[in-house]
Amino acid sequence: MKIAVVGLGHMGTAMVQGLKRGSETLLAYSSNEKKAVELEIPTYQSYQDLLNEGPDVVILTVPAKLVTKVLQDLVAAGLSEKAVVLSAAASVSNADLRAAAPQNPVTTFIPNIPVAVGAGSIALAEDPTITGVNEENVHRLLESLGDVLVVPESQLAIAGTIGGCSPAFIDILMDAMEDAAVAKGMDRGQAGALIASVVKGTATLAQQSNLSAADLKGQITSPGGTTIKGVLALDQHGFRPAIHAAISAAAGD
Ligand SMILES: NC(=O)C1=CN([C@@H]2O[C@H](COP(=O)(O)OP(=O)(O)OC[C@H]3O[C@@H](n4cnc5c(N)ncnc54)[C@H](O)[C@@H]3O)[C@@H](O)[C@H]2O)C=CC1
Ligand SMILES: O=C(O)[C@@H]1CCC=N1
Repeated sequence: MKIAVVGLGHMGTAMVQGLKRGSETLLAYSSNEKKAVELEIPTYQSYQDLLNEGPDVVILTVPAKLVTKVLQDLVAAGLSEKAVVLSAAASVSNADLRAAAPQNPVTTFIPNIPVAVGAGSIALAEDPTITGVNEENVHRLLESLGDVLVVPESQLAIAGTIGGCSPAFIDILMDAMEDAAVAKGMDRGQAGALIASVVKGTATLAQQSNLSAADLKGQITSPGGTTIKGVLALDQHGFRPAIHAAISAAAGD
């Protein structure tokens, strides 16, 4: 398949990096020559030139407020009716996409930055215009980038917040842990490597066990031990309400 990525910012770049790990043909639209050189894929500076290459799939990773305008412009520039359009924007509905490209199969999904290394978490609210071979291709494409969770569109905001935004929350946790380790005399590089290993190991265990997060926490908090003291300190400092507030705010409450 030929896949065109429109919008080579953080998310578009991560999508290209992830997709480059597979065998699809990649193209991009960008006015940023430097970015095109860095990513080593053919990059076009006009929609017509991009569309002349006949992409089978167009992935929109432009700012959310520009998605419908960019899609309308692509249609005006000759987007084939066969091309499947995927929008990564956090707040653009399937109805918005259908209105902008009424003849195309379209769907909204929310990826996250770890797609760059094939370890993404992708929420897909599949539009009914995606059927048959297109549906198979969309699933294969997204599954090559990580775990795909199909959700009703009514749950895309919360699934997209957990998947798309929370890597930043986890980065903040890791950064804070690193500072605390450095304050205790640890080398920052060593602390960072250890923390990344801990997060990866904790996540892998959660994925591979049948236990809830609460039960996994229970395995670590030895009676009268050190971990429970840390857990109570987290509670005293409002860690859980802070997480609840962050997710509610990012989900648009
Ligand atoms: N950054 C993330 O972790 C995630 C981002 N998204 C979605 O991805 C989209 C992009 O977000 P970011 O990459 O974070 O923003 P960004 O600001 O890093 O990238 C946006 C890119 O679009 C380009 N652009 C602007 N107007 C354009 C146009 N008319 N045609 C083509 N390209 C144009 C900009 O030059 C920029 O490179 C948003 O819709 C966002 O909701 C979704 C999930 C996660
Ligand atoms: O911050 C944002 O709006 C985007 C959507 C999910 C992650 N980043």
